[in-house]
Amino acid sequence: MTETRPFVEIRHAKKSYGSLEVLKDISLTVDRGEIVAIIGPSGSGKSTLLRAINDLDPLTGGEVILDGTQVNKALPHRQYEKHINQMRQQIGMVFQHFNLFPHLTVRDNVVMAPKLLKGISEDAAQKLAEEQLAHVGMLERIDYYPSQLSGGQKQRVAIARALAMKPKLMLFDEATSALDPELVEEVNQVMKTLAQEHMTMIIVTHEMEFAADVCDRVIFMDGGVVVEEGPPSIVFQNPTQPRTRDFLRKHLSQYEKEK
Ligand SMILES: Nc1ncnc2c1ncn2[C@@H]1O[C@H](COP(=O)(O)OP(=O)(O)OP(=O)(O)O)[C@@H](O)[C@H]1O
Repeated sequence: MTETRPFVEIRHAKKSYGSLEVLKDISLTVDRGEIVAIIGPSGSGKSTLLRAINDLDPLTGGEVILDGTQVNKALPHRQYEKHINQMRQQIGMVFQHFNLFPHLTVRDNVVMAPKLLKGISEDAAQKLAEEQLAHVGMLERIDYYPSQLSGGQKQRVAIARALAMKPKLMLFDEATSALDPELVEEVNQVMKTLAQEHMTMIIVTHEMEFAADVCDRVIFMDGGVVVEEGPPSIVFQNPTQPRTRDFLRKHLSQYEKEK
């Protein structure tokens, strides 16, 4: 059967903090297996939009739909908790600052969510953790604590932890921007592998080279709206919005220097 429905749909997303309108009626879709980069100047609302997808930052208006189910449903508290837990199990999220539990080993960081949230057996959870840590090249550090790892290694563990839940969708919020430059590539490499495996991914990034190289589509945000959207080649074109143009000049000239 041909699938016509978009895999991820954001319909008329609006978000305000008091009088500050951070998202101003954003609608966009992401297909299954598509890799979309969201880029744009600081404060344009990228993280807010990403965090709205799993309802971590609830919208003040609009809908987020994943694979036909509305994520941000208005439900009585207990029903909402059950619903959102189920939805979040399908949406892996990787943050800038890893958010690993410092008192748990790498193994326990990865094992915990599948065991607690999915109720899978200890043996199955251990096997899953080992598989996912192997996937990100971290199996040999399985019994280390986060404090014994580099930033890049911590981020790879955070990705393995998200993958252990077998998500349908992965969200990356500037996953490499807290890393020393020499550690960025090892994390980008893991994301490239996921892209080759057709994991659906929405990636907020300032890295133009990565966006152009790995993503199927880039979305420019500015001032809470989508200002440009298209294939990765658009990062090399001249956007009409002055702020987006400045942003690109800054980041592309950096890219040119590094080449
Ligand atoms: N909890 C909050 N309360 C009030 N204002 C907020 C809150 N979170 C975000 N904002 C504001 O919303 C706007 C958008 O923030 P957001 O983090 O989404 O931008 P961004 O595009 O991801 O920026 P950056 O690239 O710097 O991370 C900013 O002006 C920010 O100050």
